[in-house]
Amino acid sequence: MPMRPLYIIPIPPTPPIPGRLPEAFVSRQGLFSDEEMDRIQQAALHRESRRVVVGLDNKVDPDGNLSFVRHLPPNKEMQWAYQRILDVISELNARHFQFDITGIDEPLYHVTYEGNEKGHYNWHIDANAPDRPRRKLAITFQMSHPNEYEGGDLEINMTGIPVTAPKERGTLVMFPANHIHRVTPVTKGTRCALVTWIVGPPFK
Ligand SMILES: O=C(O)CCC(=O)C(=O)O
Ligand SMILES: [Fe+2]
Repeated sequence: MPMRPLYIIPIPPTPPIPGRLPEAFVSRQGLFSDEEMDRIQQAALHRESRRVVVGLDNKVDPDGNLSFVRHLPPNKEMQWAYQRILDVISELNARHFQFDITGIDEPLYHVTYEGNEKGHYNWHIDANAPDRPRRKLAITFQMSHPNEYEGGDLEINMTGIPVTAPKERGTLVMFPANHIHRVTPVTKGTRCALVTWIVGPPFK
């Protein structure tokens, strides 16, 4: 199989900001106005969707994951959104993690979990494929109003006690990609999120 080219959108560097490692995740609210959120959502919904595949064999596995994904490429229409998201990620990393990061190596994913099929993503870590750059930080950007769905909690289990990420529309949640996490089944309505990973050289 031909190897996908290394697709890196560089992240703007931010000097370290004194702070401490968060308990499980960090979050930032209000990155976009409601109108901007609608624009991002519409741009994503115009893209073709496919079932998410997971695991070492990259298959659809309804026990592990039941959701749809769409790419949101960094084209002219979406450059402004990418810019803002990457700026905030850079700042949050400088403040809370100070990991050595280079950027993202694939387009943002727009994910949809449907209540009528109990869409979910079981416990997992976000490992990279062996031939891809190391995933160091996982990002979820909440695209749905919490009153549009039930269930669909993003839970991160760093200490043995899972914590639930904030659900407000427009909240960016960031955590180390090797922390085990899941999305509990959506039992009503629809939950959408934008997902990406920040890559960088392996930890030393
Ligand atoms: O839907 C989410 O918020 C997280 C999805 C996720 O964990 C993943 O795609 O690896
Ligand atoms: Fe994940």
